[in-house]
Amino acid sequence: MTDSAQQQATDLAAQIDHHRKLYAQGVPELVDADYDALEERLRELLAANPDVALEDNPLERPWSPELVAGQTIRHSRPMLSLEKATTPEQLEAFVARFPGQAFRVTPKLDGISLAIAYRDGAVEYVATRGDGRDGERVTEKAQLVVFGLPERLEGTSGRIEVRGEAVMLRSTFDAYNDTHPDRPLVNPRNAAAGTLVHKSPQECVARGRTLRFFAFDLFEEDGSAPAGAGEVPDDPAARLRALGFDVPDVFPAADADELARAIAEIAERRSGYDFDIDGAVVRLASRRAFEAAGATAAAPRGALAWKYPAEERMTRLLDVTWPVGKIGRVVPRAQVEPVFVGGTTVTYASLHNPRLVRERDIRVGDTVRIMRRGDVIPFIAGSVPERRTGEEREIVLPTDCPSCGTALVVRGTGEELWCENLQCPAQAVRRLIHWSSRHAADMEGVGTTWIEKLADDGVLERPSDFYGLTVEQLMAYERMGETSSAAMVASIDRSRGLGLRRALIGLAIPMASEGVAKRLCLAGFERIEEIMALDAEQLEAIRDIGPKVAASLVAYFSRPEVRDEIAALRAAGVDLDVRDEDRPIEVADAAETPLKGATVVVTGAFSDPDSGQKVPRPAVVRLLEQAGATSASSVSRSTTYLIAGADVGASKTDKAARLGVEVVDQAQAWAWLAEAGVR
Ligand SMILES: NC(=O)c1ccc[n+]([C@@H]2O[C@H](COP(=O)([O-])OP(=O)(O)OC[C@H]3O[C@@H](n4cnc5c(N)ncnc54)[C@H](O)[C@@H]3O)[C@@H](O)[C@H]2O)c1
Ligand SMILES: [Zn+2]
Repeated sequence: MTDSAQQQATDLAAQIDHHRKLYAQGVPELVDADYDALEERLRELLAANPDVALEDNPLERPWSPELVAGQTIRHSRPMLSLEKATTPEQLEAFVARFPGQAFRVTPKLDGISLAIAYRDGAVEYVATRGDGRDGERVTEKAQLVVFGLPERLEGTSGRIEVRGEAVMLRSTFDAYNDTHPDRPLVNPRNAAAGTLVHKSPQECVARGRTLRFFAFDLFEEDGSAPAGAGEVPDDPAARLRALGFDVPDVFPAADADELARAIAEIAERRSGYDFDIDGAVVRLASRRAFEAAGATAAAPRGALAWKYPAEERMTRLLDVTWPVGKIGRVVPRAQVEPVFVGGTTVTYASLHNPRLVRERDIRVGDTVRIMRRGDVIPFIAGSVPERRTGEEREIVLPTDCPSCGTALVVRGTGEELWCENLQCPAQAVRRLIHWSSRHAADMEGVGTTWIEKLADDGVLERPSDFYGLTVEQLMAYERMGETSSAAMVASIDRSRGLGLRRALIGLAIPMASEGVAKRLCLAGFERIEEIMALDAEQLEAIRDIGPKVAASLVAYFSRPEVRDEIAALRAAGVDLDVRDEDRPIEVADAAETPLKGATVVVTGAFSDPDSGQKVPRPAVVRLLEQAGATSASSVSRSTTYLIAGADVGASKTDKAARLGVEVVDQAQAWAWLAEAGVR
């Protein structure tokens, strides 16, 4: 035994206890990933040095993730931690312990663990996990601030205990921070813990600081199970749902392969959930097997928490630059010490807007919390002022555009900085690239580097310039042969037919999204000139166009250089008139079919039943809408049909089946469309 290994283990144990205490008090100094690394180091050290002994090993004793201040409740059975796994080997070792057993996998919600006990249908108590043996009784508080706790379990008798997690939804968290910029919540998990110990639950509710409960387990005792149901079902999800609880996704997995797939599926869904998850919980599917596996002092043996890459890490803010966006917004961009977060190494992150920089008091040199969720651009969520050395510098906002030198204008709730010079070089190139992009003119053969080069040479200044490019002109460039020049010109030529909706998108009008372009077309306007002639009041009369968007459209179209450009596009033969597929839909003419009044979700690949030609999904959606259906983007309880084309993943149809949504294949859908008379 080396002294240093013993010493290291003792030190690590002390650090773990220290950070557990801070975490329970709601003032963690580490992000979870860094804390987990401490536990992992201790675990490895002990494994590598069997002769090192800790009198009191924190990894082997239950602990309390939150403060217990009030009256306590002895849990009917312990509420424990979970063993963690981050490598495939650890997962395999777990599976190997249970040969022939099936598993089930659920997202691991990052909130506060709660036990709700009911007797004869009425709430007996709500308790936190506490140290696992005794939790704090928080019944009245929880009933106020936690939504999704049924007050009664109708038609039940005896004792029923439900276990689950109270989380702060991301949408709640974002809305709260938007309205309380002076004292933002650090992250949803911290906010959930803080809400449950807040001195005034009434004040929490009044301020929109509320939680949501998701149930993942239940125990029914004293003959409370429904008559004839026999023992408690292995998968409690259906029973919990029937009792009125929200339940997270559950994936059955018969073997190691299916387990890996379920874990990957949850990872895929992670950024789409309205709650934070930090892993997937794998447990034995059979309750009897789970009970038989027993537990250590700290965790059950029949379950495992697979940890996903952390979405939140700490790093250092090295510098802030102010690039100019395509529509002239000058945004703060953070350069940080490279850090592995959300599955990739991040060196640049968004700082959102000047107001957040000011309110969160973020400085260059600060230790900052960086977040990256799914494919969303990583952003700086806040700084850790406690770690300042005094060397930090304030972030200075630019007063002039870094590209063209024009004085910047402050606009909007984020106190955003805008360069309003449409000839601004930085914007011009981005505008040209945007005009050529898939959602706008869709000039497939024209690459970004060529646009930059041509803009650099002054050949391209505004979108209408594309249409004057000739093969000879392009061939004059090095590495540009006749074939590629001709292909480029042909692609530009084809893009002339883009039509009103895509043109509106291509112009990158401030505050006017793709949705605005669609709505203007649906409002019945035929030509871009008709839209240019509208005043703010007329624009606001259009469905879903608000005063800000209206004002921005009017300001944009009143600029002489914009009016010139529209005229130039017209002169170049570019189609700025509405296309058929963007016109308002005449539903009234459709014949009666099951599609009329239905809410549909369209998924998979479609092909025309007569010609066999591929039909793009938006075209299918449009036909369905013409037949009187409303389309939605994801399956929910309010969906009537999931219209499934070819190659539809099981996850989609499984979800539909779970929610009781009818799955309709494309043959049926085409038949209904024919019946409706829309094709
Ligand atoms: N930042 C810090 O300094 C710091 C310090 C200590 C602990 N922590 C964090 O606290 C967390 C809690 O640690 P722990 O080991 O006690 O708990 P754990 O991570 O092992 O999780 C156990 C909990 O998972 C919950 N859970 C969520 N979804 C579930 C599901 N679908 N099925 C079953 N259970 C589910 C349960 O409520 C249970 O209480 C860890 O993520 C750790 O990183 C952070
Ligand atoms: Zn500029």
